[in-house]
Order: sequence, then structure tokens, then C-alpha cells
Amino acid sequence: MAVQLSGGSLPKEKVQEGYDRYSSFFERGPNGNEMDSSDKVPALVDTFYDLVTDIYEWGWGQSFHFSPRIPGKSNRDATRIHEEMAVNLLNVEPGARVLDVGCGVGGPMRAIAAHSGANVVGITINEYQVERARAHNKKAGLDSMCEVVCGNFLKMPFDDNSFEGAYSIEATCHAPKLEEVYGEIFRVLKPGSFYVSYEWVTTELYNSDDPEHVEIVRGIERGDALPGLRSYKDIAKIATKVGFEVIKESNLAKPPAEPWWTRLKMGRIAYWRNHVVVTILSWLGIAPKGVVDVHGMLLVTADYLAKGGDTGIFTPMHMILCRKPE
Ligand SMILES: C=C(CC[C@@H](C)[C@H]1CC[C@H]2C3=CC[C@H]4[C@H](C)[C@@H](O)CC[C@]4(C)[C@H]3CC[C@]12C)C(C)C
Ligand SMILES: C[S@@+](CC[C@H](N)C(=O)[O-])C[C@H]1O[C@@H](n2cnc3c(N)ncnc32)[C@H](O)[C@@H]1O
Repeated sequence: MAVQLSGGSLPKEKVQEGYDRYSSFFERGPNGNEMDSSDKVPALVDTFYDLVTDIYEWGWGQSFHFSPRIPGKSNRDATRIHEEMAVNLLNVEPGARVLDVGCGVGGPMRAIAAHSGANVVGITINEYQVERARAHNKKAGLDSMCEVVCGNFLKMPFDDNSFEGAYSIEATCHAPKLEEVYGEIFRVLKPGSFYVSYEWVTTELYNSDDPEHVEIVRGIERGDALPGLRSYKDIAKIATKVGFEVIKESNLAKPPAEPWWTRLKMGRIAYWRNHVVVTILSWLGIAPKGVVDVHGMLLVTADYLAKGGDTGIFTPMHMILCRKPE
């Protein structure tokens, strides 16, 4: 896969420019972060996924999220179990129409359709991911159950009351205002149906007066296209504000769950080897110029994410289960 690394929908010669534009967003504006101007966020997130999608697939697989480590099980199995848990909570029948909010290249969608028998419709803002997800769905023989739509989850191209369930896995953290995406999910769900989300948040251990904590959070935001990490305290409040009834909320990273960040730490040597491979491929003109910078940014963010896990100030799996009242 390394020789096929691309810049997603960006032409090869525009990858460096795309990276420079992305990184300059984090150098301006209040708090040194131009992501504060929320109307620019979806386009920037789109560029981010043009830059990282091939690298993610190469080094992580088709599911772009974390999961607690399960002793004796492979990363692939632990990932699938985390995905299946989401659809189990939705309590949907085979054949139900379920929405995947921010579907990436569709790893979760395929696992969920195969496990539950639901028909899944995924939405992503990134055209290149749509192309990849459709190709993977076809290859897995799941294209009759899995549909992929390119669009903005802040303004979804779906009718009111048209889904029997919805989930989002580590995706709504890209929304500048969580109420906008939650409001849209509420609108498209049928009354009585459930929505589950795995949210990226700071935990009760985060102290905004501690410079080390602030640095870790900034590092995570910068390397993961986040307009600003939310506190775990905000999630249920926002869900309630848009009309949901909150059924359950918990940080799935808490013990007895095993650390989700072990996989990142164990991969360090392989990631540095990847950096050498990317540098050589780019130097030979096989990988686009700019990919080395993108890969370097991911190396740095991997360390910040692991520090977020070690200190316990951050979790990528704050689970919230909500219901749209009858
Ligand atoms: C939910 C989001 C993405 C979460 C993770 C899937 C990704 C976060 C950081 C990514 C990675 C970091 C290091 C890369 C490594 C340097 C490279 O050689 C191979 C790919 C990585 C392991 C890459 C894989 C995906 C992540 C773990 C965010 C964006 C909201
Ligand atoms: C980290 S990926 C997670 C993908 C998928 N849930 C998974 O676990 O594999 C985040 C996803 O959210 C999507 N996304 C972010 N902002 C979006 C927006 N405004 N509208 C639609 N999709 C968006 C990205 O395109 C990407 O597919």
C-alpha cells in the first residue's frame, strides 16, 4: 500500500499545499487556532482526510477509531467487538435503516451490517472516502446492505424521521458545535429510536491550569483536525438540549477496560520505519511531496494521544446512548 499513498482527492502536486494550508490554520486566530471560525471547519476537515486517509488505512486498517485492548484477542477483533457493541445498544431488527454519522471508509459500517443485518447508510464529507468505502463494500459483498453518501453531517441530505437508529464513532468531535450535528441526528431519527455515540472528550482529570494538560490537548487537536476538544460534562447537556432523552453515559476506557492507547505505543517502531519508507518514496517521486510532513504530523499526534491516555485526561470513547422520545 505504501507505493499507492495518495493525497486523496487532491492532485499529487497539491498535497504539500494542502498540508501547509491545514497546518497554518492552527497557527492563527485566538488561542493560536483558526479552527475557531466554525464555518471553515468542514472544508478543513475534508482536506485533512484527503491527506491522511491512505496513511490511516495503511497503518491502522479500515476502521478509523480506537477500542479497548482485549487480552488474547487481535486488534482486528477488539475493533469489531467495539463496533458491534454500538449496534447492540441500538436494539434494531434485521432490515432496519441505520445511519452511520461520519463513516470514514466504512470499517464499522460493514461490521455492523454483517453483525446485525441492518441496512446502513453512511455519510462522510470526504469524496475520496466515499470512493474507498464503496469499493470496500463491494469487495466484501456487502454493497446491497451498505450505502455511502457524500455530505456534511451538519446539514444532512436525509428526510425527517427516516432512520430506525443512528451511531457515530469518533466523528462528531469534528463538529464545531455539537448541537448542530446532534440536532440533525435527532431530526432524521424516527420517534422512539436510539442514537449511540463514542465521543472524544477531556475527562474529570483534565486541569486547564496545568500547562502539560493544555499542551497534550492542543497536540491532539492539531494532529486530528479538531475545532476544540469538549469536556465530558458537555455531551449529555447538549443531547438533552436538542430533545434527546439520555439513557446511559459512560467512559468505556475506564478499568476494567484495558488501555486503548497500548496499540499506539506498541506500534512506535513500525511508525518510525514507515516514516523512513515514506521519505524514500517521496524522494523517489513515487509518493507525493507533502506526504512526509503529513506522516510527521501523525507521528507527533500519536505521542500526544498516548500521553492523553497515560495521564487519563482524555478519552476517545465517552459513550452516550440517547433516545428520541415517542
Ligand atoms: C478519530 C480519529 C482518528 C483516530 C485514529 C484512527 C488515528 C489517530 C492517530 C492516527 C495515527 C497515528 C500515527 C500513524 C503512524 C505514524 C503511521 O505510520 C501509520 C498510521 C498511524 C498509526 C495513524 C493511524 C490512525 C490513527 C491511530 C480523529 C482524527 C478524530
Ligand atoms: C475519525 S473518522 C471516523 C470514521 C468512522 N466512524 C470509523 O470509525 O472508521 C471521522 C469521520 O467523520 C467524518 N466527518 C467529519 N466531519 C464531517 C462533516 N462535517 N460531515 C460529514 N462527515 C464528517 C470524516 O469525513 C470521517 O469520515
